[in-house]
Amino acid sequence: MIDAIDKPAIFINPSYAIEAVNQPYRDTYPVDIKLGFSTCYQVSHRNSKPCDKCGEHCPMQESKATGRAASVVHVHTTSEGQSYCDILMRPIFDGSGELLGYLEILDKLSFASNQPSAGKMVGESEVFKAMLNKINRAANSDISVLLFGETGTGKELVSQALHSSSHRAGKPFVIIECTGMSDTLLESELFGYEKGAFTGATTNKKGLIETAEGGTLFFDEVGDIPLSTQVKLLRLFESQTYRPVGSVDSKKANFRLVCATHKNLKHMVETGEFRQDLYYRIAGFPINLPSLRQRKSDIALIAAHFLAMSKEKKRFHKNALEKLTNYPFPGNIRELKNIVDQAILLADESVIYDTDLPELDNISSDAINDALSSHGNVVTLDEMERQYLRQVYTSFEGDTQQLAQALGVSTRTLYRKLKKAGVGDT
Ligand SMILES: Nc1ncnc2c1ncn2[C@@H]1O[C@H](COP(=O)(O)OP(=O)(O)OP(=O)(O)O)[C@@H](O)[C@H]1O
Repeated sequence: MIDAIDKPAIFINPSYAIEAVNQPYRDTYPVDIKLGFSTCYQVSHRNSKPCDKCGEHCPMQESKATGRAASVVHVHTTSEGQSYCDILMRPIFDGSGELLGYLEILDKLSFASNQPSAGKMVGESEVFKAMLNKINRAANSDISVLLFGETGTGKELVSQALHSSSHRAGKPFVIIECTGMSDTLLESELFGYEKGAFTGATTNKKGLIETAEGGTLFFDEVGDIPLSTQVKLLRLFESQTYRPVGSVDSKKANFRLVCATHKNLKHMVETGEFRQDLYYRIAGFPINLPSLRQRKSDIALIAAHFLAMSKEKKRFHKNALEKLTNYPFPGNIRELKNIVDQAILLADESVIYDTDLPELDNISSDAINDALSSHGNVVTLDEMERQYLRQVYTSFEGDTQQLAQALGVSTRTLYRKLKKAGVGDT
């Protein structure tokens, strides 16, 4: 039966010994597997002890305790080197309810790595691994996914991972940047138009929906879509049909929907800025992307990743990594990349010291300087307050009592302001 599974799979007894194995599993690990003797942890981890005895979570132990299936993301030593694997462990019982053993099925997560790797999502923290598990689950289905997280947390990278590990991988991946999209632009870009539909429509033009046929449509910054446009999108997502501008015939759409936002969409639903029906349509499977503050233990690894991707062969001194780890990174991974790129240029030697890092504390001045330097581009006070609150909320790590004290307002006033600005969990 195990040969009928096309992913790497084994059947293990409650003492971890492998009793059955399929060919994809044998191909994944360059180890001679002796049935009844070799254990899962020897083969996948090259360990002499089970994972739970080596500080890792063991899905078999969890399954044993709950009597139900369990899944976890581990790093395995495969024939292609270290690789993230999503493990599904399922207890198998005989007809009388006696436990026979466990079926273990693996998904190799080739879009992620625990080492510097070009084009991959890098990380090793527990929150990162939990996110990988969610991405893998969503990738295996056609459910609409909503990625939410602060700016620069990797939403676009995750959307690509969802596409490349789905059954639609061979088809197009099309990005729609929603910021600044007007009603008419959206219609013609998305739905396409027929010759003569409006002045300037001299030929038929294919829309992005048709371009994405069979693949994935990624709506970036979906929270920026105006209300008037939201109803048109709802119609498209509900019926999977649309009409090119100027055409009388409907066309059938075939795409997987992935949306991303850095805004608090639930809060926008409450304030009437985002349609509730559209929210539930796009948020079939929400995935939260943790900020760098929530995965501080990944900062050194990701910094090393960006260093490795540069041509310069430099390395960070401990004091530079310490400084980076203590910085709140309002711009998250994108900001870390900028800082590493600057530090490479600023460092005179092959070692990058804390003094080689660009100014890190001055995080609120950029927006103010932008506003002051250009009369034509003055930022509203509400917007400035929103940006400022976001930054100080970050640097106070969400401690609202201390923040209220520092700002000279009551905690109630602070909560009201945070809620209005859509900052934090308020
Ligand atoms: N886990 C990761 N490992 C390595 N690089 C990453 C990781 N996540 C994101 N990046 C890099 O960080 C940068 C920002 O990522 P991305 O554009 O996907 O973020 P985003 O959340 O879509 O940003 P925004 O909200 O501003 O659109 C990119 O250069 C991306 O390659």
